[in-house]
Amino acid sequence: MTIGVNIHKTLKAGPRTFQLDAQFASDGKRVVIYGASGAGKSQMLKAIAGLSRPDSGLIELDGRTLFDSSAAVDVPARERRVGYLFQDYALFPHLNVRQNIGFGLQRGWFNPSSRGEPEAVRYWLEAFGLAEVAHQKPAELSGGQRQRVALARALVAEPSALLLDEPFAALDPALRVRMRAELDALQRRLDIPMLLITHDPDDAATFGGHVLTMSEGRVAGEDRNG
Ligand SMILES: Nc1ncnc2c1ncn2[C@@H]1O[C@H](COP(=O)(O)OP(=O)(O)OP(=O)(O)O)[C@@H](O)[C@H]1O
Repeated sequence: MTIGVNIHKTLKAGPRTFQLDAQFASDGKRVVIYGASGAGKSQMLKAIAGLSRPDSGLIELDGRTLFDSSAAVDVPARERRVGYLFQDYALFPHLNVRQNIGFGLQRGWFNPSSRGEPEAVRYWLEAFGLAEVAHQKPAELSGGQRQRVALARALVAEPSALLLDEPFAALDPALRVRMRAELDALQRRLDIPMLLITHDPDDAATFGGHVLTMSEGRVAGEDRNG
């Protein structure tokens, strides 16, 4: 993955102003953006995904310009071909596992049928060991299963990169260790570039790759460890 980001956005909430001035470039397969809560990591990730619009700047991914304010380019989120794993996984509570994964195919805003399973959905159910719970709803799953469903939903559309917002924050410590290892293995197996944001130094240490440090809306440092 080659990614280049240079974006600016002013966020106002009442008397408070937050200034995002994020600039970095990477050609890593594993990029970790590490920083304290409130540093601006989620805002930057949302801008890359197309879920939030910078005031100005440039975002390039694998030679494609996703956003360029000077040329009025703003590729819609669904055309950016990036998967996004939300901090709380954002699964649909009324849909079962199979339907939640099927939703990632995004063939319009519809309720995926519980019958007639697309091949890609079957593949990810098997790959993540979810076939047995395919009929269960998110509230009836363990934390690790919920995370796997969210990962499957992000991967089913065959994105060219996966963006992960604090993927382990919702897990208890033991499960966190296991799911870190799972994500590590998944990245090696699929060879899909991943950009992960976290405030947990252990995530940065174990997931490795190109680690960028973010502070007060800016990328303040970087380290390559693998
Ligand atoms: N819609 C908004 N309007 C105004 N300010 C906002 C808005 N969303 C976020 N902010 C502010 O922008 C700053 C950066 O928020 P962001 O969610 O990017 O932080 P973060 O580094 O991802 O933190 P965390 O690790 O807690 O998720 C925070 O100070 C936050 O209060």
